[in-house]
Parts: sequence; structure tokens; C-alpha cells
Amino acid sequence: MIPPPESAAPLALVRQRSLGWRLVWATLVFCALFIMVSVLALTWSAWNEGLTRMDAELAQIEQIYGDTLSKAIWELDREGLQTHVRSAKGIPSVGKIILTVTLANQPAEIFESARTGWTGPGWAPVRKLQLTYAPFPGAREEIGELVLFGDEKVLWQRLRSQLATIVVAQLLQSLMLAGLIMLMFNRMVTVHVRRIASHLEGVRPGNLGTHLSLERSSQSQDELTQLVSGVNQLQGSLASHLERQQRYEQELAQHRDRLAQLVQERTAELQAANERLQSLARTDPLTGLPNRRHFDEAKATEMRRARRHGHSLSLLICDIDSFKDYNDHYGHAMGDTCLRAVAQALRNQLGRAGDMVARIGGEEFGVLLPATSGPAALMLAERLREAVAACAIEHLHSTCAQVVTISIGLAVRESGATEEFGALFQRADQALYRAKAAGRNQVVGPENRDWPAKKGEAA
Ligand SMILES: Nc1nc2c(ncn2[C@@H]2O[C@H](COP(=O)(O)OP(=O)(O)OP(=O)(O)O)[C@@H](O)[C@H]2O)c(=O)[nH]1
Repeated sequence: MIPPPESAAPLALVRQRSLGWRLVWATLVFCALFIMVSVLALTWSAWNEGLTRMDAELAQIEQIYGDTLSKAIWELDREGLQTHVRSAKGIPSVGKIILTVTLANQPAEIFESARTGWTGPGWAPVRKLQLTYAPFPGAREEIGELVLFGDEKVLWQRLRSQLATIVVAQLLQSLMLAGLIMLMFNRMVTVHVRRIASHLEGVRPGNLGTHLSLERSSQSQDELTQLVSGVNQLQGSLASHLERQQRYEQELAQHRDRLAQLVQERTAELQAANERLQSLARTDPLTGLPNRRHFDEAKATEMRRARRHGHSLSLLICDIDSFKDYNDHYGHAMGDTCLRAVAQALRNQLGRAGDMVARIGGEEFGVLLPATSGPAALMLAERLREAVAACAIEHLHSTCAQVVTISIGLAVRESGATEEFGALFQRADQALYRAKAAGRNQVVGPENRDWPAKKGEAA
């Protein structure tokens, strides 16, 4: 199974990292920086405005009090001077007033008044005015100097009240902007992105046909529209890909089944051919009897079985008499026919399971008789001989009869004996030799035996 991609985070986690909130935070951070810069600029501007305003106020005071004070100096109205100085000091932007009277031929006199707690002009403006008086037109005389110190505390007080307004206004502006952006972003983007995410979470191979659609104006053509059509196209191509894959898998399964069937058929054919080959390799093609190789395999098997079970094992070697003469006079083809007829006659006489007749030489047949005693084997050998003679295959050139006959050499491996098959075969072969020597068409058994000879058996 394909593991889910890392981006497939749970929905709750996605909500915690909402794009809207991130946007709001970014806006707020930007607004905070913006507020700091703009507050600094506005404060600097408000400070300069305050200075200008105070300077203008001091200039206005100069204008108002200049003439009045000049007149009071000229008239030497000291009480009036003190009253005017005190009243000017009461104006909010004035921190201190110094009036220096410099009348001709009189010592300079100073009137000064300062606001309680005034420590100096600091950043506040200071204005100096030369007081003059014209007793008659064309005669102007300098009579003193008026110095007005602005009150720095007033400057700071005014700045503080402005600063609060600036900060509150900027804060409100930023918060409203962030809220508006979040609201719009939420309505225009976040809601639809969540819808797309939940649609994608629910996409399965079985519902690829269910297309994604957003609840918004069909006339909107923007990145979300592109995203929706991209998702739908992807689902479409996935669906056709899966369909193709399913088809290929079905075809592949059919091919696999067909291939398995072909392999099965071919294996069966090969097995049959193999069995045929095996059978051919172990069968004499002329007579259809087991051949020499088959006879050798069977003799080994029967020897082992005789040893294991303590059975006796009898062996007959049958040889057609004067067969060379038969061939010479009747032809090789007739010789073959004769061989097939003799083989058939021998086979017909063997009915017991385990008995075996094989063609072990040109006109020589070996008969294996497992668990068969000497007398029984002798009886069977006689029956074989008679059966061949009973075929009555004409053989006018035989030395022993007018028909085809066989001679049989018999050897018996008694139960419990230790001799090998080679020795048994040799004894059967010697018996056959004796049968031939004794005139053919007869059965010859072992020389030293304790069972009587049968009818037709050579002594
Ligand atoms: N037609 C035919 N003849 C075969 C075949 N195999 C062996 N022969 C012939 O069998 C004959 C055997 O002859 P011999 O071994 O001299 O024995 P015989 O003539 O039968 O004489 P005795 O065995 O002493 O009676 C030979 O002439 C072989 O050519 C075969 O497959 N077909």
C-alpha cells in the first residue's frame, strides 16, 4: 500500500495553521512596524508644529504687549509694568518674562516673572524684542528690551495629548485593516481551500467521477478556478489510467490462465512422449516384447525381491531351432514374421503377474519366473515349447521337425541361495546348450535336481 504523503496532515492541524490567521499575523506585524515609523514621523512633525505654534503665540504676545509696555516705561509707570509682566506670564505658552528698562540717563532696571517650577527654556523658543518709543513723530528712542521664554512643559504636554491621538488612530486603522483582510481572505480563499482539501481527502478510486465544485459565482475566473479545473482534470486522467490498468490486469490474467493451460497441455504431451520414448527404449520393435535393457532391469529387480522375500527365481532361455536355415530358405522377412509369431505364442502362455518374457537376442527369448519353483518352471517351459510347435509354422529345413520349434534351457535359483544372476543365466544357457546338443525341440533342466523330469524333457 502506498503510504500517505507528508502533506496529508489532519484537518485540525490545517486549521491551526490557517492561511487567514497567518495573513492577519503578518498584517499585524507589518502594522506594528508601520505604526512605529508613522508615530515617530508624526511625533516629529507634531513637535515642530508645537514649536512653530509657541513661537507664533510668543510673537502675538510681543505684538500685544510691546506698545503697552513701551508706553508704561516712557511714563515710568512701574506698577503698570509689573502688572503687565505678571499678566503676560499668565498666558499658558509663556514660561518666563524678562523686561529690561534702559532709559537714557537712568540705571537699567529689570522686571522679571517666571512660572512656578520653571527651570529654563530647554527646547522651547525664546523671543527678544527691542522696545522703542516715539514721543513725537520722527523721534524714536530705544527704551528697553523684552525677552519672552516659551514654556517647555507646555510643549511636552501638547505633544503628549497629540501622541495619544496618533497612536490610538493608527492602532484602530491597523486592526480594522487586519480584520478586513482576514474577512475578505476567509470569504474569498480559505473557505474554498478547505472545501478543496476535504474533497481531496475523500477522493477514492471508486468516486473519481465526482467532480469538485466551489460555491461561488460561475463568472469568477481566477487561480481557484484554475485549481478546481486542474483537480478535475487530474481525477479524469486518474480514472482513465485506473480503467486502463484494470483492463491490462484482466488481459494479463487471461494470458496467464491461457499460458498455464498451454504449459499444462505441453507438460502432459511431454510426459506422454517421454513415456512413449521410455516404453520404446525398453521394447523390442519387431516383436513388441520387452527388450534386453528391460529384461536386465527386471532381472535386477526380481533378484532383489527374491533375496528380500526368500523366494526362488526360475529362468528360461528359449531359442528357435535351425533359424538360420529358416532365414536362408524362407527369407529374412518371413524370418521376422516367424519371430513375431513365436513371441506372441510365448506371451500368450504367461498369465501370472510378475512373469516376463523378453527378446534378449536375435532368435533368443528370456523368461523370468519369480517365486516359481523348479517343477512349476519345468511345466511352464514345456507348455511354451508346445505352444510354439502348435503354431505350426512350416520349417521343412529344420533338423528336428517339419515346423518351427524351440529349445529351452532352465535354471532355478532356490530360495536362500546366494548366487548372482550371472551364474543363474550361465546355468540356463548351459542347459539350453545341452538341449540343442540333445537334438533340439526340448526342455533341459538343472543337472543335479531332486524333482523328476517332465514329459518331453531331455534327461
Ligand atoms: N529374420 C530374422 N533373423 C534373425 C534375427 N535375429 C537373428 N536372426 C537370425 O537367426 C539366426 C540364428 O542362427 P544360429 O545362431 O546359427 O542358430 P540356428 O540356426 O537357429 O541354429 P540352432 O540355434 O543351433 O538351432 C541367424 O541366421 C540370424 O541371422 C531377426 O531379427 N530376424
